Amino acid sequence: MKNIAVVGTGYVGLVTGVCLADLGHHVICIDVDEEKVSHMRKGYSPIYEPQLEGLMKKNIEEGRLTFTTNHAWGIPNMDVIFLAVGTPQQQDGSADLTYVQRAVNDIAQHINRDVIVVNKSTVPVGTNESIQQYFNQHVGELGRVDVVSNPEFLREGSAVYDMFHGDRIIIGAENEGAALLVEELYRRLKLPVVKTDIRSAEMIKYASNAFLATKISFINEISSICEKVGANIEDVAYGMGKDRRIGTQFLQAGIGYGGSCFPKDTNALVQIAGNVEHKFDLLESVIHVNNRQQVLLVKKAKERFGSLHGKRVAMLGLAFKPKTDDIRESASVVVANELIQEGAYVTAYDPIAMPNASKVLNVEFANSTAEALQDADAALIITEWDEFKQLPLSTFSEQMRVPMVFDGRNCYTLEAIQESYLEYHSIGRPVIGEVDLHKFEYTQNYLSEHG
Ligand SMILES: NC(=O)C1=CN([C@@H]2O[C@H](COP(=O)(O)OP(=O)(O)OC[C@H]3O[C@@H](n4cnc5c(N)ncnc54)[C@H](O)[C@@H]3O)[C@@H](O)[C@H]2O)C=CC1
Ligand SMILES: O=C(O)[C@H]1O[C@H](OP(=O)(O)OP(=O)(O)OC[C@H]2O[C@@H](n3ccc(=O)[nH]c3=O)[C@H](O)[C@@H]2O)[C@H](O)[C@@H](O)[C@@H]1O
Repeated sequence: MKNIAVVGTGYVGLVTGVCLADLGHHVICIDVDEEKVSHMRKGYSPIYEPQLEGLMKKNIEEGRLTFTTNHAWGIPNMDVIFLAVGTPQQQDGSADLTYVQRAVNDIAQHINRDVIVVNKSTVPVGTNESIQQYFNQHVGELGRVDVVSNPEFLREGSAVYDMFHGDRIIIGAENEGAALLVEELYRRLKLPVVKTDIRSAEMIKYASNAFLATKISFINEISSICEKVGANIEDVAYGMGKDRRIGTQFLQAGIGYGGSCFPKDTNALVQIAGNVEHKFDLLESVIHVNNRQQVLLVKKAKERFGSLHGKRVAMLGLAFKPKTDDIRESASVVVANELIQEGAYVTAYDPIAMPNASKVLNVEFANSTAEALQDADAALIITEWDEFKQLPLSTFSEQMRVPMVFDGRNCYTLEAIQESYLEYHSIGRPVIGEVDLHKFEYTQNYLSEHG
């Protein structure tokens, strides 16, 4: 069993640290955020992630997992140091390596023996070689550092499951001994290991995310055509996915991909390609299609009502996908801002993402789905939470002024909708149950004139 430090305790760092501790290693998680660290020391997870807190508490109690803000305490005498800091997007789309550079500098200052530095952050091709050079120049006689690229493929919302049941572990290394040692760390997971050179490992990460994003934009394009030719995207995706060469996953048409990774990593790969004078036309289109898809519901609502000025709109779901409170690059942010610009009054509800959303969205927040729907002229479904999928459809017709639903996640079967009193617009499927808007306008005018 090894002594391991994890530098950067966000999604990836925390889940990696907890997983490695659970595999029996001794893990010190280091983060510069003092509040976060004091929270984690008590066994509380700073992120909403199924199973994570239980595993954290267990490994803290069993003495294999500790947290610190102090690199000088956490780095010396380690066998392996994992690097898992953020690589956000810069204005021009490229990856911002500021956090990586700072963390590498922090690590270099405290190394006192031979050590393997394993980078889990998603970084442009060539970055890990630069990190290796930095260590070679700055660590000196105190120890030899071998940098290994070990990109991460976990998904938010199922991060713990993915860590233990991933499809593969990618290990990119120049030094075969270092690659073997990293493989050994994960041995008890019994997952397939792909060993390669550092540059290929870095590229595998970007190419994987870009390919998944491409699948999503592709199916979203097909869904738009389905709407026009009268086909049903659910059946089309199912039929396509049955071909094992295509596969069923990531063919869920919807409001576009969001989150902290697909948007930034697709943009970064366009930049990486551009830097070697390759114009990545396909990926640029994927990004363009996704931007268009994120505003599709607002466009449909606007077309249906003529104008959204003064309309009360309920937004159901703010997280970029269910089972997370993360709203980074979520379609909800784009949708809310578009609605406000159109002059609509927006009330939003999300089972867990409202605290994060309230920091960036200037909308009203409701305490429940029913409260958000009250007297609404339209409901826009942004995230496919089970809570919305299991909602009796009568809730919409009972609470809303106009029972008009624009579902960006195809939460309901058309059969169920046919039995309801809703006008229902979804993605890549026919519109069901058109209501007479004049009737509702008349009632509203009558009520406002007669109290
Ligand atoms: N979020 C995800 O689901 C996945 C993220 N990735 C990649 O992993 C990397 C990390 O992503 P997240 O975990 O989402 O990042 P994050 O932004 O949630 O967390 C990064 C953490 O690093 C800490 N930090 C920054 N500089 C530090 C330093 N010098 N020393 C110690 N701590 C420091 C920050 O305080 C923060 O807590 C990124 O490159 C991302 O693209 C890869 C796969 C999945
Ligand atoms: O590099 C990363 O950070 C991670 O990015 C994604 O994980 P994540 O962003 O957590 O979530 P996904 O489940 O991939 O969903 C991303 C977005 O695509 C959307 N999506 C996904 C699948 C689908 O069929 N349709 C669709 O619209 C989701 O709603 C969500 O907005 C990848 O799936 C992970 O393998 C990767 O490690």
